Amino acid sequence: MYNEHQKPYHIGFINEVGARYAILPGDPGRVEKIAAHLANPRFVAQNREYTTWVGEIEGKPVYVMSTGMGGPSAAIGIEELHQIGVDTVIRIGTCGGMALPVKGGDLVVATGAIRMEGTSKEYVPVEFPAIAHLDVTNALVNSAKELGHTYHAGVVQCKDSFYGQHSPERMPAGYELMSKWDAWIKAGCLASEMESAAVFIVSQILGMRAGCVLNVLWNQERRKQGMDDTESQDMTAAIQVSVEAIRKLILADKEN
Ligand SMILES: O=P(O)(O)O[C@H]1O[C@H](CO)[C@@H](O)[C@H]1O
Ligand SMILES: O=c1cc[nH]c(=O)[nH]1
Repeated sequence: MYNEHQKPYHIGFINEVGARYAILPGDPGRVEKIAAHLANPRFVAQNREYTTWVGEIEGKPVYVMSTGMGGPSAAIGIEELHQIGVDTVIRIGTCGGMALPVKGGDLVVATGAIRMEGTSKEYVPVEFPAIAHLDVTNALVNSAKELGHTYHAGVVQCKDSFYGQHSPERMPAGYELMSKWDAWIKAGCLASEMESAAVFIVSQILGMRAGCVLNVLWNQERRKQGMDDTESQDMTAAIQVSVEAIRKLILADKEN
């Protein structure tokens, strides 16, 4: 779908620079800050929750575009990036720790996502797993290691209700939210957020490569158990890892 200027209806820009790569924060307020880590950063477009800047890594254009909160707007963003020729994306966001070793200020590289949200189910039945692309995941993990950041790689939980995660006892459906939450923890789920399942599934179906790195804000399970809980809203480590991962992918793509 296109707007009256023949640009993708929601993201509102065409790929004048021919970029293949995009870094995708949820929050529009983080876009310019991330773009500042690229060479020659410049504003591209702003429409609804989609704020876009572009810059260069290793001389190749890379978009930084916000996707808003939740699967629906993330899926639309991925679809329209695909329409304009982007084929590799990294979601960079925040999450709440679930596994006890996952502390505020650590990074989580999501290798897969529990599809407890609605958007991805409108693409493919829930038995199909939401998995990050291996090359992107390897680039993220290697970048986190090289940069010396504490990281955990594994499965995250994706849901539609932030307050269903934090106040499930308040919800008439809380009995189901709480028993599933316990199951995810027993199965080793690392953290909870809201977009990676849609990002992975839509990318998979469109033949794109997607990965995800998250800054852990806090861990409600540590609090429940009376353990200390460090809180951190500092995105610097996640930004560095996402930029370095794109650099590695660009260099590997040049070779192939
Ligand atoms: O920091 P972002 O990328 O928005 O990610 C997380 O934060 C929001 C909730 O506060 C949800 O979008 C969740 O996925
Ligand atoms: O606890 C959290 C933190 C960030 N995002 C979420 O969805 N949950």
